[in-house]
Amino acid sequence: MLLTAVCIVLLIVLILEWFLNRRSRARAFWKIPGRRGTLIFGNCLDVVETPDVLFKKLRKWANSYKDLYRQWIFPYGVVHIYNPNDIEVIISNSKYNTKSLLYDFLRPWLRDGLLLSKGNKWQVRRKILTPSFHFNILQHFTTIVEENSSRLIRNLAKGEIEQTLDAVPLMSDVTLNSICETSMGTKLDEDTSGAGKIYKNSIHEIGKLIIYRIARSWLVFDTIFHLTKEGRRQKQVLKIIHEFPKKIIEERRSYIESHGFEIPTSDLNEDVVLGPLKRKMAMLDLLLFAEKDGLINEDGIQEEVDTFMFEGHDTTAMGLTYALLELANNPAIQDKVARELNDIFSESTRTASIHDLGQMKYLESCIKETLRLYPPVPFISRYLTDGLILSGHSIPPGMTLCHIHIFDLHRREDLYPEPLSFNPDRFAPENCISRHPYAYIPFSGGSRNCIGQRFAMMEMKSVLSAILRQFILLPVTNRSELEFTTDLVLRTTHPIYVKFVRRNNVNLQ
Ligand code: HEM
Repeated sequence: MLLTAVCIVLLIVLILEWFLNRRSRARAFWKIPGRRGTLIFGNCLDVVETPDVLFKKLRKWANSYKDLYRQWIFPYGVVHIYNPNDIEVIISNSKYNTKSLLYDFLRPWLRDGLLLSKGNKWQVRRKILTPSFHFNILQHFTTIVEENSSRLIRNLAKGEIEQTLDAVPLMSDVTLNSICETSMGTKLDEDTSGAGKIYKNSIHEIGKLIIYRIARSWLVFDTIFHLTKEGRRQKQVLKIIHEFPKKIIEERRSYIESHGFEIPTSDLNEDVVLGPLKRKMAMLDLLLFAEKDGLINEDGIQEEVDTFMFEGHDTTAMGLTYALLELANNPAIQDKVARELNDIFSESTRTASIHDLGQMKYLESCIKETLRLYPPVPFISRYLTDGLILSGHSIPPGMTLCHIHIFDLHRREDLYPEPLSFNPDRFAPENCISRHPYAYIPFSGGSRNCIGQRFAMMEMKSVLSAILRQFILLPVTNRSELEFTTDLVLRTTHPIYVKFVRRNNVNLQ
């Protein structure tokens, strides 16, 4: 009897404690600036919009609240941040490494690949994969990327002297080829490039389905989502998306088996990687060899390949597209890049070496400025487990997601005067010295930064320099016409067209 009474009292105390604690947390949460929401569901309906309207709304909210704002999207509190000090607090601290709930919507596709995994699994995988992005290995990959850039130029040269082209499919063809060949050791030929096209279209479609789901919080439950038209479509699209990388793995596996090479996996450093296989050693090979050591299994390999195929091509393709757009719209800047290339290559038609790419300082500034104005990954998100202070506001612990808006950070007037103007000189070394270290984060930062960033920069330099050595870019789509849309990468609602005009001195081999 006494025991029951004690238990009941204890239970009441616990409930009270939970309630008061929750109430005080809720109070702290509502003190953060933000829009009023409806009872219980909060701001859920604010985000039920088409992806283009949602994109505009997010920008409007970021402009209305100086440093941060909150939303209550049942059952989560969400803090939106775009101030470099707050961003530093989150991404420089491994305590806040956990990717938020939003990434769970990517899970049916990327499963527990590097982007989504956490803890020990993430650490082991990152360690296996890091050597394939070492500078020495990138040197070898440069040759492959340059071959792809040359192939693009040859294809462009088959067309008219002046051609207006849709930049996104053009650039994503190049980047998908490059990631397949460098990271997967597989060249897309006549047979496989059709499958590549279907794969790319499916990625666009799944991005839309994921955003549709994110904007409707009731679809967070798998059972409900799978009952919808979109849920059923997602299942079909996933089948297609998984098929293409699966084929690539099978091909590489049989290639390795038929060539019978072995490498010691106990010490996977870059010398080993470049040892027996030279430049043919790809990221996928590291995974296949790690499989033999029991560090990863077949499913693990597929999830990493899915992750790299997506992260490694779509992001870079969008970066390249916006760079073409800006160079076409800024003839003086384009001329300056052309002069820099002329200084490096003179009349020579040789492909660029890694050393040449290193000399393209002004082109590099143009790419950096492109990634500032158009960060291909416009936002990332974390789960805040502990309470903390952001921009002077107390963020209560638990149930809080933190959306980090790279797009809004990069367009802050206090960090970048005249933020909308395309000015590569912002990235001249002397102009970067006093910049906040977290004012520019196209590749995120901290331990969960982009593993492929050096590869991406190398590839963008290779493709753009190959184009600008042979073609003059003229504007067709004006940057003022761009209408962005919410997606997994920064896309626009309409195609981005650029005109390619052959230079007079062109001498294509
Ligand atoms: C311009 C091109 C690129 C941009 C802007 C970009 C941006 C980013 C960003 C912002 C993240 C952090 C994501 C997050 O915290 O949620 C990230 C992670 C990642 N990126 Fe990239 N990326 C690019 C190219 C690449 C390439 C070429 C590869 C592969 C070859 C790649 C592979 C990855 C992977 C695997 C991760 C997850 C890393 C981890 O969590 O350990 N990315 N990228």
